[in-house]
Amino acid sequence: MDKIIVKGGKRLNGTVKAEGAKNAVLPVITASMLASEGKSDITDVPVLADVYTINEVLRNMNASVHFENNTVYVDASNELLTEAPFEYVRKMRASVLVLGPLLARYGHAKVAMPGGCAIGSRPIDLHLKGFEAMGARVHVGNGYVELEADGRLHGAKIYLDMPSVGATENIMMAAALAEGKTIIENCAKEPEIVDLANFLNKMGAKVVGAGTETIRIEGVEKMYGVKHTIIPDRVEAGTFMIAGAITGGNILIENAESEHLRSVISKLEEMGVTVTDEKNGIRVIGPDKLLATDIKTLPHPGFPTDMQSQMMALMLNAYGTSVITETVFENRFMHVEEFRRMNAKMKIEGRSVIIEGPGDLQGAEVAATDLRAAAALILAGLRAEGFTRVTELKHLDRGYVNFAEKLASLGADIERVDENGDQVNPFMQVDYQTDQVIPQLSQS
Ligand SMILES: CC(=O)N[C@H]1[C@@H](OP(=O)(O)OP(=O)(O)OC[C@H]2O[C@@H](n3ccc(=O)[nH]c3=O)[C@H](O)[C@@H]2O)O[C@H](CO)[C@@H](O)[C@@H]1O
Ligand SMILES: C=C(OP(=O)(O)O)C(=O)O
Repeated sequence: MDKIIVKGGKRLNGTVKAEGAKNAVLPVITASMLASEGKSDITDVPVLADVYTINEVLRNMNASVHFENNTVYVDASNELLTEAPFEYVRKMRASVLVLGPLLARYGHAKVAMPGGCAIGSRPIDLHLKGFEAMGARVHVGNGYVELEADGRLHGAKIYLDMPSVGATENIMMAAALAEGKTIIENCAKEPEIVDLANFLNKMGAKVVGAGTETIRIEGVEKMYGVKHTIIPDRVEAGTFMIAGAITGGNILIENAESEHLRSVISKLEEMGVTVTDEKNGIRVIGPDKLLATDIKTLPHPGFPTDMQSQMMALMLNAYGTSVITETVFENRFMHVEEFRRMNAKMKIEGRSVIIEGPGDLQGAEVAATDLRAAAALILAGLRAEGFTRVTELKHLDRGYVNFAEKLASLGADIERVDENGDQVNPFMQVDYQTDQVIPQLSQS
């Protein structure tokens, strides 16, 4: 198993480019299955384990998928199969996003019921509530959820009890081919929802209101393959912003979109970090002395839960008491124990973590508990005394492209090694499905 070894103490300087957003590309790839005619070319696709997984899901359903030079080519004009087995849903919960497109196109979809994961229980009741309102019958049994509809789905008015990203996406995709008008109220407003709506509209759908709390969709009879460029990854960009801040460095994150990062930027500024919008990205200059602050994770435009653990790494180095309250997922504090191995002083009280800073962080062997925790532990290692060794990198590879290599290019003392201690080729990526090293630029 690979390990990232980081030695703390270097100030990071230079330029790094944000990749396309993982959380935008996954729904866009599943949405490409709505096209019964033509091919979709999806560009600026990051080379991530999750992208390999979703591509495999589509291939198993009989779609033709090719991934090369950061572009995914999908031809879903064949008759598709309508089932996604447990093997994929277990690796990546976003596999449930095939439900909406398959149900809309074929009146049938069967997917393994996703379980909980390291960050919480993560039910899909709101997705199912939406499909039922549109005329689907839902059967749950033997570990699967199966949806059936007689003929086309029909439009419906759906109120989401909470603004779930996945439920909004799944319902939006199903409604795109339904008969009549669907209104989704209290829907998610994340930039990835807007990207999906833009893709659907290019494909022939009629979606308005994405990015607000009500989305209206007028169903169409047919959709077509199109070209689409994925938006920049705001979470990857935010993670590099913290890398700059935590090391007292000066980093330009090219391609980063400040409109998508308002809440993160505002908190960084409160902590004494200088953040400037430049023509081609966001510049971050870390202060000599970071100041404590409080955050509460919320649906967009609130502070994103996917930045919570990275922010925790930063707060561990700030002067004063900081409080993080996690309201989106009920169990997203698994990384606290790992930070404690690094001598972090913090305690969990209900849904909050209280951090006394600045700690005297020491390098240690730590295990990533989820994707963002992996990045956060590496960030903490950039500032800790001595060597930090981070294991369980399968989580990191789900969402960060060449993370160690990018940090090294900014001046970090960091390397990724395999179980023999040999450095892993920076231009290769490990396929976490097979644990094989795979070439970055081709997959058929
Ligand atoms: C692939 C992807 O885009 N993943 C993102 C997506 O996950 P995902 O789409 O799974 O997250 P949701 O917005 O759906 O979940 C938010 C909250 O709603 C709850 N809930 C959700 C659906 C449902 O049917 N019932 C229910 O109770 C969840 O348990 C959670 O507590 O949004 C999350 C919240 O911004 C991010 O952390 C994830 O990175
Ligand atoms: C929680 C995340 O992703 P997922 O929903 O795919 O688990 C994430 O990107 O931080």
